[in-house]
Amino acid sequence: MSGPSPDVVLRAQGLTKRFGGLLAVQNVSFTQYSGEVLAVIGPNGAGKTTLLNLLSGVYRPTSGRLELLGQDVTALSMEGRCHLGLGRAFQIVRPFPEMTVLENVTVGALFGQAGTRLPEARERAYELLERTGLAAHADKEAHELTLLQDKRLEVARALATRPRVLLLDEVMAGLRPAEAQEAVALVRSVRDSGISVLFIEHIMPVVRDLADRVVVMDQGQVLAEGTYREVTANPQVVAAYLGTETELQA
Ligand SMILES: Nc1ncnc2c1ncn2[C@@H]1O[C@H](COP(=O)(O)OP(=O)(O)OP(=O)(O)O)[C@@H](O)[C@H]1O
Repeated sequence: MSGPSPDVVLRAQGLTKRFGGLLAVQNVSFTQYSGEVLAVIGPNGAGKTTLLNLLSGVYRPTSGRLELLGQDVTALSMEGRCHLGLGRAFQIVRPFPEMTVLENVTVGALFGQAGTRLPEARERAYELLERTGLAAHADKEAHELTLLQDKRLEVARALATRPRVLLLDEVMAGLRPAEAQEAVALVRSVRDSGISVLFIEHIMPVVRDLADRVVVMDQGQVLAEGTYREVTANPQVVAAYLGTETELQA
């Protein structure tokens, strides 16, 4: 018997989620290795968000199994997965608008690790604001931030929980190209700090620039997997995107 490889951070085996008669995610298997940036792409309705919800524990799968850092977490709650090292931007959906930026990230630091004291959480939160370029806005209320700053805050809050794997759900959506480049640099710096990143993204240049490997979903299933070049040259992938507004060859 061989044990789980320490280099695997996430292993999905046959994950399936049924909503009534609809198989939103069907028999999805993939492996993410430590330090890897993995993109999940696919046309609208392919099942990407449902998959992310299965990974983070918002949904239990109808069938299948999920391992996080070598442990079977299929039946584990969102909080349990968070404490094991899974972070998700947008997990708390939106920042608390009336709290300051610093307070929002402090909540993340308190939430991520049981027993964290407030001064320690606040110190960690401030470090993360520096790292995400938000230190100058620490005392602003969250609703005063621009969209890009808001995305940075989402990432800072997720990082505050000390994840080893970070899930990002279309964090570039709505950003102007120059802002998206800044967000790409932020994700790279997260990766460089040793955190494995799994992200859903529609903007293909971002996928090309960030992803080590790409999983393509269509109609709930994995259609292809490989490097950006490999999957965008795959005729099945091209066919799945035909008639959609996404420009595949970025
Ligand atoms: N809670 C739900 N109840 C019923 N059906 C759902 C639910 N969530 C998603 N679906 C359906 O499951 C399918 C996959 O949806 P999902 O949102 O996961 O796709 P997606 O790839 O994230 O799409 P998009 O790129 O448009 O966000 C769709 O047909 C959707 O209508």
